[in-house]
Amino acid sequence: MGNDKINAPILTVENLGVRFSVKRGGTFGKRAFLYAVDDVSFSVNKGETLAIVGESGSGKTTAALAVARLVEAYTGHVNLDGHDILNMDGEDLRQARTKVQFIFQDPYSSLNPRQRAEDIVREPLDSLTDTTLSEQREIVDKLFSAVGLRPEQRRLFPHQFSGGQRQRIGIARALATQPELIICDEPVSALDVAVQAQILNLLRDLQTEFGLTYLFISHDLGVVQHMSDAIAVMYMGKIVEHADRLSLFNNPLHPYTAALLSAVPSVDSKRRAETKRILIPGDPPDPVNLPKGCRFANRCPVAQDICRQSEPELIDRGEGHRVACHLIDNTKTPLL
Ligand SMILES: Nc1ncnc2c1ncn2[C@@H]1O[C@H](COP(=O)(O)OP(=O)(O)OP(=O)(O)O)[C@@H](O)[C@H]1O
Repeated sequence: MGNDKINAPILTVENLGVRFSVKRGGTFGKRAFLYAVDDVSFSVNKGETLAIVGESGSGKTTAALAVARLVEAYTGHVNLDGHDILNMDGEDLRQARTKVQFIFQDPYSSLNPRQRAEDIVREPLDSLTDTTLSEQREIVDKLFSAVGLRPEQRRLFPHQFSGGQRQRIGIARALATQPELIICDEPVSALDVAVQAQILNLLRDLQTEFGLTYLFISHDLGVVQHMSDAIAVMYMGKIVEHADRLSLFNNPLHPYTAALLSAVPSVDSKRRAETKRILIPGDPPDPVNLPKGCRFANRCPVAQDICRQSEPELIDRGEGHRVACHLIDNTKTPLL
């Protein structure tokens, strides 16, 4: 959404897989793998926002952490600004990591309560760059102004700010080292609705001003509807649908996406009256003991035998609209 969109991917993720070894059934239980991220591929263009959406446990955060090598992937490729992230180590990896910064859900727990706001924002400059103290102070001044904090607030501690202001500190800290990619992990979920809108607007304005690239994680399609260029919907470790924002909102193909979207309140009253809430029955399957077919089949209102027998691949149905569903064809006719 930024001014300097050049449609070149800054991040390319191919066939990413992350699994955790977990113990089943009490102290003497056997160990088994939980496939938190399974064969996930996407790219993010410079200056744009890719939103990853899905309910709790779908693997959004784990995928993002793997991109920054904060959890280890067991398979796949991650290319960030020309760097083969999964095959780097030592100083090279440390340098490459400086190109990714995070904005977290809860600004209170992600900010050190004993540090003054100016030191929180300055910290990444100190640890990751060769700037002098006076250069760092100058950058901090500019960042405070860019995120809408007043100069006299620099010496305050996190508890002296409101939730929205604390998130502004988190945003300033993420911007400090001019990262290539900013991962926003549920950045407004802990905030009041009115404050959410302010922070989303700020993130969009900063993107336009500085040409930032965001990977934006949210459980709520409503939050990303004004915030994303493209959207990937995840369910149980897999991307089930991936398209540009308008295609996804105007023509959701996967039944899971359609259900998520039906829960988003529309500002358009005609559309609100027309949209029927699609409820998803049942619970997701056990992530350690996945069914052999489509992972959504046991909850899907239109599932057929084939859905329970074989896992659908994520297929491009035209113009980059990818969907993993046996029942969708190239006519792109929605099922719900
Ligand atoms: N360190 C870990 N050890 C074992 N299992 C894990 C670990 N981290 C995540 N998981 C599991 O991996 C799956 C994906 O979790 P993840 O946190 O990535 O999902 P999410 O979509 O980001 O959800 P949330 O919004 O709740 O964080 C879940 O089943 C979770 O329990």
